[in-house]
Amino acid sequence: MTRDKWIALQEQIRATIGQNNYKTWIEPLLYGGVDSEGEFTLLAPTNFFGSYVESNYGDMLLAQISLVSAEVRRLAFTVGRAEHPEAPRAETAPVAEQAVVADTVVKEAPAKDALPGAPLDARFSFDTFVVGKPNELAHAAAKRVAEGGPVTFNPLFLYGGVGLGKTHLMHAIAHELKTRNPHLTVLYLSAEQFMYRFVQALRERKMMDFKELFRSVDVLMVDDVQFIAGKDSTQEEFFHTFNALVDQNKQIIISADRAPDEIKDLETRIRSRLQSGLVVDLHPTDYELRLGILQSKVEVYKGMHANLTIQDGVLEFLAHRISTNVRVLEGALTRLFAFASLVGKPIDMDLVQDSLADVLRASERKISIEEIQRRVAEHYHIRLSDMIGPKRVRNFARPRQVAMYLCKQLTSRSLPEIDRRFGGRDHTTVMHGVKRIEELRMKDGQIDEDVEMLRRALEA
Ligand SMILES: Nc1ncnc2c1ncn2[C@@H]1O[C@H](COP(=O)(O)OP(=O)(O)OP(=O)(O)O)[C@@H](O)[C@H]1O
Repeated sequence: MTRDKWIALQEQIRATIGQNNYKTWIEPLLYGGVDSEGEFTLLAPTNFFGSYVESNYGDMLLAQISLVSAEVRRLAFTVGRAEHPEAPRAETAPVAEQAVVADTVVKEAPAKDALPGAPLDARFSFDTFVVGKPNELAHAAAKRVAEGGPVTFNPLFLYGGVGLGKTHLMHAIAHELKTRNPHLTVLYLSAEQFMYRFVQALRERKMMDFKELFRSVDVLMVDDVQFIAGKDSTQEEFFHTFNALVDQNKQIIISADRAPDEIKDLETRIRSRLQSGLVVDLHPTDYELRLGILQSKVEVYKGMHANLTIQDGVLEFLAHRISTNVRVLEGALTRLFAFASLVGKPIDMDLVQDSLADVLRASERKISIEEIQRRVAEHYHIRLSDMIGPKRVRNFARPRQVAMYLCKQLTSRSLPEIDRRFGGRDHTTVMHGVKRIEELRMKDGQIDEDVEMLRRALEA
């Protein structure tokens, strides 16, 4: 892994994890060289920073790096900015947040900029957002807010799993609002950045500036708000900022990876504020949406690599196989185009297998029988032991059959093996259970819906 290769890889990493994460966590890393054992060292501004990147992006980084440099077997993160003095600890921030205070000081330049927002990604517009069934409501709500009329729902709370387009929609709203009214002050930042700014203001005793700044915006957008859960003083400050803006009828847009009532360690008063506007979720993508997204991205790539061709069936295969999140899907496409242009070949299934082996392997997630049993038991509010155990109570029979059916559908285990894992009464029990659910799915809408929901949850 040479320094040049590391630099060249950055674009791919950015495409994989998104501009925001890239700017915050990857860009500050410095190249530290590879030793004879294949350990590639990256220099991080602080220990906290290094271990954060390692645990959140370590696997992804190693996968990407080993693709371009086969000799790299391991990553190491060490602190690499010795010229920075040891940062003083904050006096007023609570203990739990102090580590971040100290670390942030080293990472960030003093805040001189007037609006401490994160940069907006120009590619994240409504034009480039592909609408499908799973995201049509969120898209409609975002569009409405972007029109900038009288504030009808405040806040708009968008939530959904990783990489499903929350940030994209927020940036799209910001672009559109700014286009319609260039004088509008739109502040977009992640909840993590909000906390950094807050503890920095505390440390530098600039709380008044901080408050003034956040209260003077026309539109505030806070991404990944689940980050402030459990961080008491940040929550407190967020609460006050929130109220002050709502009182002034200023629009707030929030995103999170789950619904407000599912965010643990969030104060009740904040939870209820977050629920007080419109809460909409981005559902996991379906095949059609994934295919639509791939097709629209291909159009963009074709503009850059006019001579590259894609064999029929490749996009369908990717849309079918990579169902985790859109970011992974995009990363796969970026890599395919990069490989194809390097080797000067068309994008066909051979190239897909060669260049995406790791992505395809990772998406082949194995679902275990235990996992299915646990989920189904939770869904029907029965104890796991009752589902597996010997009781032949009627209440447990249906959940047990549903679980057996899902084991048959989602794992490659044989019927006798599934039977054993359900207490091994009789090897025809599973067969009977599976058949029963198949029949019920045809005529009982509730069972059909339950099974489908469970299947989706397990495959997510
Ligand atoms: N419907 C869509 N149409 C086009 N691109 C999409 C769509 N949904 C997601 N993407 C793309 O997928 C990538 C990930 O999306 P985004 O960063 O908005 O996800 P997120 O929900 O904010 O994820 P995270 O929870 O990681 O913050 C982005 O490059 C985005 O452009």
